[in-house]
Amino acid sequence: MTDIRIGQGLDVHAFGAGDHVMLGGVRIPHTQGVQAHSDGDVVLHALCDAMLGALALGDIGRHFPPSDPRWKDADSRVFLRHCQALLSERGWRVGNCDITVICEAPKVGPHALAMREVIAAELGIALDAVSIKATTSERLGFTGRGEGIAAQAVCLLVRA
Ligand SMILES: Nc1ccn([C@@H]2O[C@H](COP(=O)(O)O)[C@@H](O)[C@H]2O)c(=O)n1
Ligand SMILES: C[C@@]1(CO)OP(=O)(O)OP(=O)(O)OC[C@H]1O
Repeated sequence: MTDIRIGQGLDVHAFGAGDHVMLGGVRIPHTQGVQAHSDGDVVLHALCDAMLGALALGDIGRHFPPSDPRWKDADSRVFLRHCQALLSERGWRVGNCDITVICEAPKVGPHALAMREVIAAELGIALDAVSIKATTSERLGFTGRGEGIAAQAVCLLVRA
């Protein structure tokens, strides 16, 4: 029996009107918001896709169609809880995850611990099993021009 699985996820949202962004379940004040059907939390969306991908369960849009009004302005922790339940039902849990946020602003570093705490609590895993990192793209590309924000996630699943 396979004892580990790996998954990766990527999410992007354009900036739009607003005064904050949600990242890792944490509200971060910013000069803009993001354009999204849900709360547009790229960290949690990328993590959900990594968890789903590890078990070949499709992607977040398959489980939560953007056409479904139930997910309008939804708290993305709902999506994470659903993915966690799918893993758990199948006898898996997240061993660790590593997430990188890509944007020029806002600064993620000051909020990284709070984000790790939210994710660790939601997944029922240790704080040191959740990594949040950030980088600019050195003013290159859509993130560099401040047009949007992206996140990449990798997770390892282990038997529960
Ligand atoms: N949105 C961001 C981007 C970066 N950081 C932190 O700054 C460091 C330097 O970023 P570079 O892109 O210039 O390498 C990076 O390692 C992060 O610690 C951040 O907090 N938020
Ligand atoms: C999260 C969902 C929910 O309807 O919509 P968005 O908030 O727009 O986010 P996206 O990353 O495009 O993922 C698709 C959808 O599952």
